[in-house]
Amino acid sequence: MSGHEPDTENSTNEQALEVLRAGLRGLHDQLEEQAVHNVAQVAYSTDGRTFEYEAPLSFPFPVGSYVLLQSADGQEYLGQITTKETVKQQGAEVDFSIDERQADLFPEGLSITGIRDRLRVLALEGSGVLLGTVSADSISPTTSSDTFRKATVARVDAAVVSRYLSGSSERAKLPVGRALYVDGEATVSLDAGGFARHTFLCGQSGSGKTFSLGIVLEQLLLETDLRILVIDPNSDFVNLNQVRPHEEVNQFRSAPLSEDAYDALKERYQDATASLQVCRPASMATDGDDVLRVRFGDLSRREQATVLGLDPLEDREEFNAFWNTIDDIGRQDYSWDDVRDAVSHDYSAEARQLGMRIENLGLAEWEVWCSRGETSLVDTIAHSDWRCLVLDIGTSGSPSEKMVITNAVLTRLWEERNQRRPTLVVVDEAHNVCPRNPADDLQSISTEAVARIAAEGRKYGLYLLLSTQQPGKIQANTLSQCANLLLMRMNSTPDLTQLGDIFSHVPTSLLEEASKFGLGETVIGGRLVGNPTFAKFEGRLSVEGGGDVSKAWATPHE
Ligand SMILES: Nc1ncnc2c1ncn2[C@@H]1O[C@H](COP(=O)(O)OP(=O)(O)OP(=O)(O)O)[C@@H](O)[C@H]1O
Repeated sequence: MSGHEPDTENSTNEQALEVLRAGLRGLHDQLEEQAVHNVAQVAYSTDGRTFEYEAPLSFPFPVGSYVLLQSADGQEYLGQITTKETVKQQGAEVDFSIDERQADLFPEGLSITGIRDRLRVLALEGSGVLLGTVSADSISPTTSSDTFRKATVARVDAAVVSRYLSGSSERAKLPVGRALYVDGEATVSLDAGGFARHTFLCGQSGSGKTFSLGIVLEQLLLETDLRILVIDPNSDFVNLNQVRPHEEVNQFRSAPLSEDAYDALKERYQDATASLQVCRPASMATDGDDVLRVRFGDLSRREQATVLGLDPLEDREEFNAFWNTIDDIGRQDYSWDDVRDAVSHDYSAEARQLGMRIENLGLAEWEVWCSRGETSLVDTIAHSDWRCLVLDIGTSGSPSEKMVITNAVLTRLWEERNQRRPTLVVVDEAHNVCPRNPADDLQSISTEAVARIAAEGRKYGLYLLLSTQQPGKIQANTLSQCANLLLMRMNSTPDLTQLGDIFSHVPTSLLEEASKFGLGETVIGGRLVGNPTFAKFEGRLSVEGGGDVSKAWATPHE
C-alpha cells in the first residue's frame, strides 16, 4: 500500500498544476483580448505624401478606401489606404505571483515566486497616400511640410470624396460609375484626355468587362469627339446605338434617373450615335448597315500569299504564278473576281495548280470579298467622315475571314496615319489579335499591326483600348506600351504579378485587391484618373449585344 502513496501525491500535484496552468492561460488570454481592443488608431506622416498607421483589428477600412486623417493641430487630410497587414505586436509584460502553496507544487529545488509573461497583441499596420489637405471648399495637394506625428483616422464624407474625384481638369469628364468603399454617392469620372494614352482593360470571364467597356464607349460618344473603331469579335457592341428603356437603365444605377433626366440623356445619346455605323457580313447586313468586306487587292502581298497558303520557297512555281497574275492585273483596286478571271485565263501548269488551290480552299466562297464595284471597308475607313464604326466580326465566317477584315482595317488606319485624326482603336478579345504567340501568319500580321500602333500610333493620334481576360497572352511589347489600366476581377497570381510589373504606377497591394472584386468592380490607374481609384461601373445606357446561351436547361423540373 505504502508503495502507492507517492504516486497518489504526484497525481494530485499534477492536477493542481494543470489548474494553475489553465488559470494563468485564461488570465493571459483575457489580458491579450483587452490589449487587442486597446490598440490605438493612429497615423503619422514623415514626408507629407504618404502615411503609416496602426489600428485595432476592427479598423473598418479596406485597401483602396478613402479616409480622413486629422492631425493634432486640427488639419484634415484626405488619404487612401494602400496596404493593410495583420501583425503581432509585443504587448506589455505582466507578472503573476505564486503563493507558497502553489510554489510547493513545483519540483523540489525550484524556488518559484512568480511567472513573467509577455502579451502579444494582434493589430493592423499599414500605409497609405495623402491625396490632399481638406478645407471647407477645396482639396489642395499636400507638400513636404505636411508632416504629422499623431493623426486620427476616420471615415470620410462622400461629399469630400466626390470633390476630390471631380478634380480640376479642363478636359471632358466621363462618369462611369461610383467609388467603392464610400458611404453615399461619389461618382467616378475618367479624364477623357487620358485616352490619348493606350488603355488596357482586363478581368477574368464574367467580371463585367464587356458591360463596362460599353459604358466607357457610351461616355466617349456622349462627351468627346474622338473617333472610335471597335473590333467586335463577339457582336457585343452591335446595339451600341440603341438605348434601354428607362426602368432598365435605372436597374443598373444606384442613383436612379428621373423621367426628365432619362429623356434628356436619351436624346443626347441618340444625337451622339446618329452616325454610328455597324458593319456586318453581307448575309447579315440590312439596309443602312455597312457591309464587312474588302477587296482582295486591299491585302498586302504577304497576306494574300498567307490566305492562299503559299510559301515563297516551298511553293516556288505556284507562288511565282500568283505573283505574276497580280502584276498582270496592273491595278490596285482589284477584286477577288479579277484574280479568279486572271488565273483561269492563264493556261500554264502553275496557274492551273493555283486555280485548283483556290477552289480546294473554298476561297471564292468567303463572304468577306468585295465583288467588282462594291465598296470596301478600307474605303470607308479612308474616305468617309465616320465617327464610330463597329465591326461585327462575331458573325463573319471562319477565323481567317475575321483576321482578313481585322488586318485590312488596321493596315489602312496605319496608312492613313498622316491625316492625324484622333482615333480610338478598340480591340475586344485582344489576345486573338495581338497574341504573344501568333498561331499563324494572319495573326502575326495583326500582331505586328497592333504593335506598330502601340509603339508609334500616339504621335499620329491613334490610341488603343485593348480588352482581354488573358493578359499573359498579349504580346509583351504592346502591353508594355499601355499606360492606363482598368483591372476587373482577376484571381490569377501570375497575371497580377505581370500587371504589377507593367503598371508599376499602381501599387501591387491595390492590384491584389482585384481577386476580391465583385461584378463590375475595378481599380483604375494611369492617365484616366488622378490616383488609382476603386470603382463599380454603373449607368449602362445602351442595349448589350452578344447574347449568352440560355440557361433554361438548368431550371428544376416541375
Ligand atoms: N456593373 C454591372 N452592373 C450590373 N450588371 C453587370 C455589370 N457588369 C456586368 N454585368 C452583367 O454581368 C454579366 C457578365 O458581364 P460581362 O459579359 O460584361 O462579363 P465579361 O467579363 O465580359 O465576361 P466574358 O469575358 O465571359 O465575356 C452580363 O450579364 C452583364 O449584364
